[in-house]
Amino acid sequence: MIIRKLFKFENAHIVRNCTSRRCSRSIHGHSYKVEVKLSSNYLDNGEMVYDFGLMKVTIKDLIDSFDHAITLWAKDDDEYIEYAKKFSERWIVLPVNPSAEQFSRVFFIMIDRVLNLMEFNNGEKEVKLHSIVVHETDTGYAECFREDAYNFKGMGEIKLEDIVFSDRIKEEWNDSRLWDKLLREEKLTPPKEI
Ligand SMILES: Nc1nc2c(c(=O)[nH]1)N=C([C@H](O)[C@H](O)COP(=O)(O)OP(=O)(O)OP(=O)(O)O)CN2
Repeated sequence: MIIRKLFKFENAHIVRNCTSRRCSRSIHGHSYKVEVKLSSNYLDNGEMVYDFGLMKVTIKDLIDSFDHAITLWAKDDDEYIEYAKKFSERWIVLPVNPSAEQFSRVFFIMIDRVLNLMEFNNGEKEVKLHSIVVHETDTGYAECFREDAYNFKGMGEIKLEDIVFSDRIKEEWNDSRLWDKLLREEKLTPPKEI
């Protein structure tokens, strides 16, 4: 069975080297919608694949990092990156161009790590990340499956170590050590009740 939870965020970016001129040469924003789809053949003590409420803790914090923020590509012009960081306290640097496709891969890799480290304390079993859908506009989306997320040869490698969040973003997380924990692969403990 697949369950799906929808998250939303507002974000600014430029996607370099694409054919659409407005997209590649002007800073612009989107009201993104992100669908996180989880799968399992089992149900927990509440007869759910995974409580939607639990998805509103760590997974939500990570996606919400991108809200009212600017997303920068590490290979963009240094001057542009420095100015964006100077004038926006909420910024993220990615090792890949911030297209809908790469956003969906970035979210897949981050949320996959969260699920791999999360303790399941309410009888959840074999909860897996099925796919991530990133709607950039009302009319266009990208959907990332496991084979896309880890398709380093065809689509570029995304290492969590190469994703950088500004201090202000990290300060707003429920757990300010969240990123360290993901990088060091420390166990994550869910709240007993939400
Ligand atoms: N495959 C992709 N194509 C485009 C992406 C992308 O991430 N993946 N991104 C863009 C731009 O960011 C652009 O802002 C969105 O383009 P578009 O869908 O053309 O946006 P519109 O709102 O103008 O769409 P309408 O359907 O005409 O309203 C470009 N391409």
